[in-house]
Amino acid sequence: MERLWGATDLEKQLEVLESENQQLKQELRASQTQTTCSTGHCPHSQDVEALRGELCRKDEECRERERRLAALEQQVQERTGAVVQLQQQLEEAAQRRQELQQQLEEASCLRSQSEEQLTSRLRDAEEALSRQAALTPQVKYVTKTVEVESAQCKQALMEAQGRNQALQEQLSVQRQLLRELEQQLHESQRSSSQLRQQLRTDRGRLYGLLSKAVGGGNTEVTHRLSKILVYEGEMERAQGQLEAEMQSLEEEKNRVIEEAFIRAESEMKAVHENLAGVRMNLLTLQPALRTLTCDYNCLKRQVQDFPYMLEKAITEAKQEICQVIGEVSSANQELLRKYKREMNLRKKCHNELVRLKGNIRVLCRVRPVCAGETDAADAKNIVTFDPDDDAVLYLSNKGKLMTFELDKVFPTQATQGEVFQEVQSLVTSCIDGFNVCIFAYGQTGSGKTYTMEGVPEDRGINQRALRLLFSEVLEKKPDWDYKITVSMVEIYNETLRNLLGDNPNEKLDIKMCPDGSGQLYVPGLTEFTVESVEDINKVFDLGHMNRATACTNLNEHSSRSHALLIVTVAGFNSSTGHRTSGKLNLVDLAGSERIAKSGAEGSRLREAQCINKSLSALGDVINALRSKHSHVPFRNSRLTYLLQDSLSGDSKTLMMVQVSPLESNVSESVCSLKFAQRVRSVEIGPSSSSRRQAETSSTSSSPTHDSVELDSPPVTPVPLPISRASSAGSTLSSNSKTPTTRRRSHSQLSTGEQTVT
Ligand SMILES: Nc1ncnc2c1ncn2[C@@H]1O[C@H](COP(=O)(O)OP(=O)(O)OP(=O)(O)O)[C@@H](O)[C@H]1O
Repeated sequence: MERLWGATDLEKQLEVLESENQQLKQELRASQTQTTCSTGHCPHSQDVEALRGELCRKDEECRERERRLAALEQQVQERTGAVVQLQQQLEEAAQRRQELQQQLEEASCLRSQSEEQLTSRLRDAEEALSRQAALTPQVKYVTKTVEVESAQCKQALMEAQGRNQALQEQLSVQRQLLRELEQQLHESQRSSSQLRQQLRTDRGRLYGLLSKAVGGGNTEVTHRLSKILVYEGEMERAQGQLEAEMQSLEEEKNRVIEEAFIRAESEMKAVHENLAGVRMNLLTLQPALRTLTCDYNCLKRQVQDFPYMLEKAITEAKQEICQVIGEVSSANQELLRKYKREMNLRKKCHNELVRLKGNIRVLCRVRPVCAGETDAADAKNIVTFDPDDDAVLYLSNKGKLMTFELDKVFPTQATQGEVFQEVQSLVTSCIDGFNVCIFAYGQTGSGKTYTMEGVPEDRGINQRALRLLFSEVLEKKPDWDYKITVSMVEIYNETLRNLLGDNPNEKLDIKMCPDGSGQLYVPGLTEFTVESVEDINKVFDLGHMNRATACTNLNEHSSRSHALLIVTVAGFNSSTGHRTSGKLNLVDLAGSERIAKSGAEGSRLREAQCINKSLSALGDVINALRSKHSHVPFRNSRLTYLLQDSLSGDSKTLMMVQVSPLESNVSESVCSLKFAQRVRSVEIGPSSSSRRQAETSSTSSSPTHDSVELDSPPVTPVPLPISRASSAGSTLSSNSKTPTTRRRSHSQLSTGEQTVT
């Protein structure tokens, strides 16, 4: 701008000079006119005329030069404008360069970003691909992503190349423009130097003229010419300054252009390097991309083939499974058939075993002499055993030795376990769906409760039977599902009481099932499902507690009542669909002593009558069953009525006859044993055992039996409860108090904590 202002000052000076020149010319014309008028007859008029002519020419030349100068000025102005334009273009070029630089930076930034993205995507894609090798369902998605991303990368590269191309084109246009400007500048410089040359020549001529004028003595002209020379000198100086300015501008321009060119070149170089880097990256990426594409195609093929292969594999697997299922199912059917056959066989065998042992089995257990009894006068032991035959018992009665043959005789030292061993086959029958009755029969204090319930430290049949049921049920568990329920009932004075109910005083009744099945049931009878020994103990505790709350003296009361533990075992075989239902009746009968001996009166007499009635009814029922009477008098007592379905049909019965070894109890022992022998000869059910019948007939002719007949006590003609019933009130042992006392002590032991309540 300073240079521009400088140019404007020169123009002003030029204008001033021109106006002064114009003034001088007017003054010259005026002086010429004066000279013409005043010097009409001057001797130097010819010289003056010549000078005038010369002056006119000079004026003309001067004007011509002025015109040239004006043209030069015009040219200078034009050049100045061109320089300004050049400067503007330079500025624009610098601006564009900046823009280009920015664009380049952006492009390089974009490139680096895209490179980073590409690298990270490539890494991700590689990881995804490696994962895809294991995870087939995602392969398609990842390969798709890789495809899309590689296309995006390509596109970004293309865009960067396009931008680079455009920048190069712009740069070449700028270069072309610069070349043209340079050319114009050179031309203007050439014309300017020509003009300068011409000016110098003119000046020389002018100096010549001036010296001539000085020589001629024309001071005015000399003065004016010298002025013109001064002006010209000034003009020349101004022009020199202008040229110097232009030169410096030119140099500046060249320098700027050079710098811009160098910068552009270095930037171009950087861009080229970047491009080369990008190309290199692309080149390095291409193999990876090819590998990826190859992997992708491979995976794609695998994925495409996968459904078909899967379907094929599934079909094959299905076929194999169907085949295996078919084989397994046929094998299973075969096994099931065999299993059913084996089960039936086992059941039949077991039943046969039980049947061979006898559907009614009579065992005898002799209790030991208790500690308190050894000192008594009549504490003599009258029972002896056959060491070679465990089915024989000898009883010394008034000097005579009576022999009793039963199914088995347990001596005094027999343990609870040994007793139960003889019983457990019946428990198993119950699981198979048979009804079983186990009775403990005998006079008061003979050990019935001990055998059935036992003592806490040595449990009796009741608890052992339930434990065995649990273990058996557990063994059969995979196929069979069993439900074991228990009820406890007491029959006292022909009244049925629910021992597990909320109200133990409530009397129960026995009724016919309304479904017409002919089955009996006890409405309101409480049943508990038991699954463990703890459950049994809880149920027994509750039963004992309820039994104790209903009476004033539990020991006496329990001696005069029948206690029944009814266990129902219902089974279901899920594989065969079989159902079984068996009932195990564990009965602790009331004392069987004869009323005649006790001499009881009042309520005691009624108790004894009720006991005898029910025991006689039991004898009558067994007798009727043995004799295969069309009518079996089950309804004659609550006991037989309640046990009707467990005594008839294919049921099993076990009578455990308890005997006291004491001499004082000998007559009751004889009665009990005779009753047992009669019961033993009875057969229950349709599948009558020939062996049993044969045994019965052989018993009647056997010497042992003869000995029984021979050794029968003279006082008691028929040892069945029926006969005892008929002779009720005639005899009841006066020493019945002794066993009662013993029973009390045992009950206290057996019931333990329950009796406390
Ligand atoms: N086998 C035995 N071993 C040891 N003690 C026994 C045996 N049998 C019975 N006793 C004992 O004899 C006594 C009387 O037995 P238990 O009370 O069982 O007789 P019971 O026949 O049930 O009498 P009740 O008719 O009065 O109920 C008890 O003290 C009992 O412990």
